[in-house]
Amino acid sequence: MIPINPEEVRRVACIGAGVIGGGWVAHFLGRGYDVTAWDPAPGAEQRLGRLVEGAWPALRQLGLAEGASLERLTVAATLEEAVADAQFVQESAPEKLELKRDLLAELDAATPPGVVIASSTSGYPMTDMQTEAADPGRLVVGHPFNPPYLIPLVEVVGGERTDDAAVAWASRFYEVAGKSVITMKSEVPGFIANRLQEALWREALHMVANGEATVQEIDDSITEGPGLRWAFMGPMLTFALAGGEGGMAHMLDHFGPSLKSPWTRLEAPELDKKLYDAVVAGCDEEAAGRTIADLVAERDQGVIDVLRATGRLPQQRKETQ
Ligand SMILES: NC(=O)C1=CN([C@@H]2O[C@H](COP(=O)(O)OP(=O)(O)OC[C@H]3O[C@@H](n4cnc5c(N)ncnc54)[C@H](O)[C@@H]3O)[C@@H](O)[C@H]2O)C=CC1
Ligand SMILES: C[N+](C)(C)CC(=O)CC(=O)[O-]
Repeated sequence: MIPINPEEVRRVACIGAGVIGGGWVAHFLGRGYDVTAWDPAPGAEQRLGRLVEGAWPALRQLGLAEGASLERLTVAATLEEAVADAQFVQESAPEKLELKRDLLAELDAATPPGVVIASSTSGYPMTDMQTEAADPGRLVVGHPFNPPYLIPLVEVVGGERTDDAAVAWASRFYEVAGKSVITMKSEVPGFIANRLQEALWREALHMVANGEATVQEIDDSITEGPGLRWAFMGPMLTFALAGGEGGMAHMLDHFGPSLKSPWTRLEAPELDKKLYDAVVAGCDEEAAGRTIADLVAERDQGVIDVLRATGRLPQQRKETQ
């Protein structure tokens, strides 16, 4: 039995406070929640402080919820303390299956009964992660996109032993917390968006490995090309327009046969040292002296501009409802 309605949640625990956990902390603070974070790494509290303060100007532009404040963040000394009063738990620890299994079991043991616990995993099925927990029914995947305080999407899915009620509760909670939710019916490998991104990324790495394109060319090909369309119209509808007045049916009749070759030749590239070094060096070259903090600020402003231009800032959504 889940002890609280999604609309009534005030206190959230974020476990693991790196890139994604810290981003979740910023998001929940911006939406006016009390947040307790825990991360075992030395210096994690200072790093989290820098991340959240860095995100705050972007959150201001999005529009802070009433009462939202950095003061609502508490950093706990232990995992048990972090979740003791939690009404929802978001786990964002490193992507290692054994670690997730043990951590989710620990969280399950320490969190008040029935409270839903979500994992940010970017690919493990919950069925594989919930094996050690005494109450696996409350464990769900809530897969965010970086940074969680700006990119609306969360993919929600349960495992074989997750209660349907927990999946429905988590989906509703994320919506109340300002996210855009896709609730998946089954444990699709890679979820939906990452499966698509992985296909693109696999081809990008092939092209770098084969010397067919530079890192800069790959990025420009998306930001100057299809990426402009994808911010507001997905790959299905944009390709329907490729069929002119005949729409998707004509597109498939026209281009389907010629796509058979690219669809069937794709295999994973070998991520060897040469490719690793080429990708890292290519990113450094493309950054052209901009630090990670510069790039984060540039990305955040870019996402806000796109959300504003497409009428998807929270205050714009309210005005059109
Ligand atoms: N980086 C990304 O773009 C995305 C990552 N994710 C997922 O989010 C999760 C976290 O990834 P990142 O934030 O990128 O990693 P990260 O390495 O930036 O952060 C992980 C944090 O977990 C902490 N940690 C280590 N052991 C822990 C434990 N036993 N319990 C709690 N915390 C522990 C580390 O000290 C670190 O601060 C992963 O499951 C990843 O797949 C999901 C979407 C996007
Ligand atoms: C790189 N990644 C697979 C961890 C990315 C994600 O999971 C989602 C995102 O932010 O693109």
